[in-house]
Amino acid sequence: MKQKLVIGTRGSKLALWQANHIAACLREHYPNIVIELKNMVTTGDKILDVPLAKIGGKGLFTKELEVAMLSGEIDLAVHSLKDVPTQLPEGLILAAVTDRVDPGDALISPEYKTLDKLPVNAKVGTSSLRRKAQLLNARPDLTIVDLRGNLDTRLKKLTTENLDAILLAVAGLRRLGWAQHITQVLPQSICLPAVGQGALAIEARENDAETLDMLAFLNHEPTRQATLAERTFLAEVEGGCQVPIGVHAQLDQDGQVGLNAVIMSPDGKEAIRDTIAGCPAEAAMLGQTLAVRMLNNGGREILAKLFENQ
Ligand SMILES: NCc1[nH]cc(CCC(=O)O)c1CC(=O)O
Repeated sequence: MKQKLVIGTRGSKLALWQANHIAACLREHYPNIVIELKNMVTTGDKILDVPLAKIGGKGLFTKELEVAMLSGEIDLAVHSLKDVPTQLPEGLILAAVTDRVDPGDALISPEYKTLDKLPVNAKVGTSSLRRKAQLLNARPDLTIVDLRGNLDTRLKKLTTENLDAILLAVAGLRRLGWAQHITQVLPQSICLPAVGQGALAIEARENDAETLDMLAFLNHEPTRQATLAERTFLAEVEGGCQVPIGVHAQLDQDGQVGLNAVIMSPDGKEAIRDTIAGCPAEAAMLGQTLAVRMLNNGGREILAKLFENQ
């Protein structure tokens, strides 16, 4: 067993909360361990004024941490699973996927509270293509305004930019103790979450058996299986850019994995929805099968148009 582990993390409030949370779990599990946190800056932290979909590229929030891991500067990295590309660099693996508290998206609208009460043409802030498309699908009259930056910046912009509402992940708000700002958790019939939303991913070196062994207790197997289904779905659909897709997999009482997904055009006018269920051992196959079916049922045309317009 190692006496010391170095955790790499981004410097945002949410990233630090997540890294400190994992550090606390490790200290509790291994009372004599020394944990060091190393703050690092990723490309996604540097470019704050451009919508992520426009920056393009994958691993905007993970790459610098992965380089540090491969060079041995850090032993593990803590990420929001939704920021982790489906293909990891050679030599790195997900040592653990934690249980997720809440995968959903929250509306914050101090004045109007819920989506159906927002006035016609209300201004809603989000820079996620996925949230934008699903909002417009439910409410074509809304005006969607770009909203980048860390969680605290985005909350401030609600007031400073005169927005009627903003959308953020429930998990992030809860972690930072800001759940009281939530005025509605959007139902999944309106807004399906991003792949992996709400779970933490612990990444480590594939050949570092000692560290992998020490991190194993952090893994929540049902969540790993559910998010594996989501990530295989994404890998099959993805064509090199951010795509407006929502997907959520969950284990039901019979132990089956159920997967709900949507592929939308960015304006929310076209939507392909589908669902699949099966046994957890086939999680990857379920995600892939569902993706192929949705691509064949009109998803491919939606994506082709998306790439044409880039
Ligand atoms: N895009 C940044 C990001 N990455 C993870 C979360 C939320 C926490 C999570 O999904 O685990 C957020 C903020 C948000 O989307 O509102």
